[in-house]
Parts: sequence; C-alpha cells; structure tokens
Amino acid sequence: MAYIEVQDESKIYQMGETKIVANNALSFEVEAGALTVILGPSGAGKSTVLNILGGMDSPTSGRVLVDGTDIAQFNAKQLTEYRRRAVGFIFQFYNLIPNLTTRENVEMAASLVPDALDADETLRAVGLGARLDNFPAQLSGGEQQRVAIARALAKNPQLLLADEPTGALDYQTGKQVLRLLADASRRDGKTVVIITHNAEIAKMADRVIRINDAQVRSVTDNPEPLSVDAVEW
Ligand SMILES: Nc1ncnc2c1ncn2[C@@H]1O[C@H](COP(=O)(O)OP(=O)(O)OP(=O)(O)O)[C@@H](O)[C@H]1O
Repeated sequence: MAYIEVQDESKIYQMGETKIVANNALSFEVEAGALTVILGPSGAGKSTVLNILGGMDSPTSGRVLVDGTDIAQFNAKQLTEYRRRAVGFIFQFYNLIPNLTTRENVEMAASLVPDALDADETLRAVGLGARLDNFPAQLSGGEQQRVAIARALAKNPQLLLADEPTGALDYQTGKQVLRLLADASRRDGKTVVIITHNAEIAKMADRVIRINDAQVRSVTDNPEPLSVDAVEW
C-alpha cells in the first residue's frame, strides 16, 4: 500500500452563484520515502490538493488515505492533531514568525510534538548554525527558507509538503533548498511532496504527477531521477 492514496478527490469552492472546481476527481499515489513532484501551471489546483494533504482543508468528496487512514473524514480536532504531528509544511514565502529568532521559530514547532529533534542541531544541519539568534528579517530569502525547512524537519514528521519552495528564490539558492528536500527523502527516508510549475525541477523526482485544469493528466515514474546538481532551469 502506498503511503498516500488519493482516490477521486474533488474540491469545489462555492463563490456566491459560481462554483469553482479546484480539484476534479484526482486520483494518484505517493510512495513512502519517495520524492514526488506535483507539476502544473498556475491555477491548476496544486495548492488545493497540497493543503488537503496537509490537513489544512478537506475535500468536497473522495478519499485521502495517509498511512492507511482517510483524513478526508477527519473532524477539526483530528485535523489539528494530524497537522501537528504528521506533517511538516514548507510555504513559498516561508511564513516565519518575525519577532521570534531562528532558534525560537524552530523550537516553537518542535514543542508541538513529543519526539522532536533538537532545534539547534536541525538548524546546523541546514547550514544555519551561525544564525541561531537572528530574526527572520536579518536573513536572506534562502536562509529564511532553510529555517522553514528546519522548522518542518524538527517536528520529525514522516511527511514533508512543500508549496513552490523555490518560487521566491534565485537559482543557486533554490538549489540549496531543493538539495535539503531531496536529502530528506533519499537520506532520511521522509516522504516528500513538492509542488511546482517548473518542469525542470520535476526531473529530480521519483514520481511526477501532472495536474492541469483541476485534473490529473499523467503520473510518471522516473527510473533514474536527476541529482539536484544536474537539474537546471
Ligand atoms: N479558498 C478558495 N476559494 C475560492 N477559490 C479558490 C480557493 N482556493 C483556490 N481557489 C481556486 O481554485 C483554483 C485552483 O487554485 P490553486 O491555488 O489550487 O492552484 P495552483 O495550481 O496552486 O495555482 P498557483 O500555482 O497559482 O498557486 C483556482 O481557480 C483558484 O482561484
């Protein structure tokens, strides 16, 4: 059984008289420990499905099995527990707390779970050992995104979800961030899902799920995913 099984998942937003079908009967699987990219243009429905996988939203219909449990059926309390314990979420614009230091941002996330990793060690592992007492505004965009990755990793979740994690970063900095996410899968066995509109980034994935116009258009496995260093855009 795959770690994630999305079955016929639809999400419809009702805006007054208008219905917006953001996800239209999506079905796909994500394997445990693999690096999966969800690829598609702006408006395709990628963030919608990632937010559902992250327990931040629920589908209108369909099943979303994560490690054998259908999170589509979760009530608000169960979703809160799931978000806290099972998922590390990385946003395009980092979403750090501006008046907490790097260390405090990571410690706060770590305090949500019983088996958290040490905040300082996790920050050292992403190359930020010298910036523990800095505030987010004192860091570059790439450094802030690395804090956000450390914050997600420190909770030690099985699942890492990243929504356009390199979207606000330049090429070299984006590569550093992708390298950390690839290591989380390849070295640490985390299940990593990255959404992007960049087809080049998809070449580093074990599996690429293409979404367009609210539907899954293809699911392709890369027998030989490229290393981050070989990916160019
Ligand atoms: N909360 C919401 N209320 C109403 N419509 C929404 C909501 N969230 C998303 N949508 C709509 O659903 C569709 C899919 O949006 P989504 O953000 O999932 O796409 P995306 O592929 O992630 O795009 P982008 O890369 O631009 O973020 C869009 O038409 C969007 O306007």
